Amino acid sequence: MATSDIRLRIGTRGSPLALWQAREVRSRLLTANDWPEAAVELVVIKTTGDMIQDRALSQAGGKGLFTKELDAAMLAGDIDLAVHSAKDLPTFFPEGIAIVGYLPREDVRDALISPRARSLADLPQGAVVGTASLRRQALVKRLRPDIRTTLLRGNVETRLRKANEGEIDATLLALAGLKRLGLADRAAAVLDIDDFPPAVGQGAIAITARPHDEAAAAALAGVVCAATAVTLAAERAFLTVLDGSCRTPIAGHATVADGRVSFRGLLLREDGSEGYEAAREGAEADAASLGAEAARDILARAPNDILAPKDASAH
Ligand SMILES: NCc1[nH]cc(CCC(=O)O)c1CC(=O)O
Repeated sequence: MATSDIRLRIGTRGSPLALWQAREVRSRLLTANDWPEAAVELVVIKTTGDMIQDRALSQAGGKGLFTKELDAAMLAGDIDLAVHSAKDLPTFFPEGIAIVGYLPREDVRDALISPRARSLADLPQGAVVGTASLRRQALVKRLRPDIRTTLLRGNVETRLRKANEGEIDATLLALAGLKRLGLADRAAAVLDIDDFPPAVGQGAIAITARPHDEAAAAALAGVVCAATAVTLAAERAFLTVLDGSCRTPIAGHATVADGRVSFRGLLLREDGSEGYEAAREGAEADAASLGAEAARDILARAPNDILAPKDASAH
């Protein structure tokens, strides 16, 4: 088909999970608009976050490590949409780029991956859990102060492999990513949301576009999920108000039912020794203010050095 038949170009990272997500958006766009295969094209773009493998991204400095290059391609007009894990998105975007919607959310819970334990409680005394997530590190230590954590990076497949090679006793991964990759059977256990609340945005796929791109908005009308947008409005407002450094463990989760939104957020110390929690419930239309209020409630109680750890390198 001639290139003039392409109606939308979707930018994506090249990891298997990112590609799955972008293909999912593409396939839903084709179905919703009754378009032929050639109408939507994927454009794979390498991001800074994909190239840093030797340290935690929280130490690599700067936000938007997974989005900067996709944003640049969009501003240059090389792509019309970009597909992201909502969890990896920064709180603010550059002028000219906006989140225009989300796919219906997948399971938000974390999964335990371990060749030798059926639950966190089951891990041997002093076990080593590999993770690159400060939230997972703090939550694990809150439940099991004897456990040691070590940095584990790489894409989902790499982390599964390392967990099963026995270098570490366990790791934690989002069940959503495992399900999308057809690997949900690798979960030794699915962790309870009350003990182990998810990251803001976990399980949600976000679509960004140029905010005034009418063609993109019209094409997405039959694809995006309003309920997911409500939950993300609460969760992202919570994160924005807390304005933690990227070295602050934060969990936040909203649900909607019958026009009401319930939100619960948690700020932790890195070693899990302290946690500050707030919950709010209200009308869907107030989702963002509920999340923001929960954050202000926590800020009023939490010591300052939790949000700006003393040992955090400046960036
Ligand atoms: N930071 C990497 C990342 N970003 C989104 C997911 C999983 C999929 C999702 O939450 O939608 C993952 C992997 C993981 O945390 O296990």
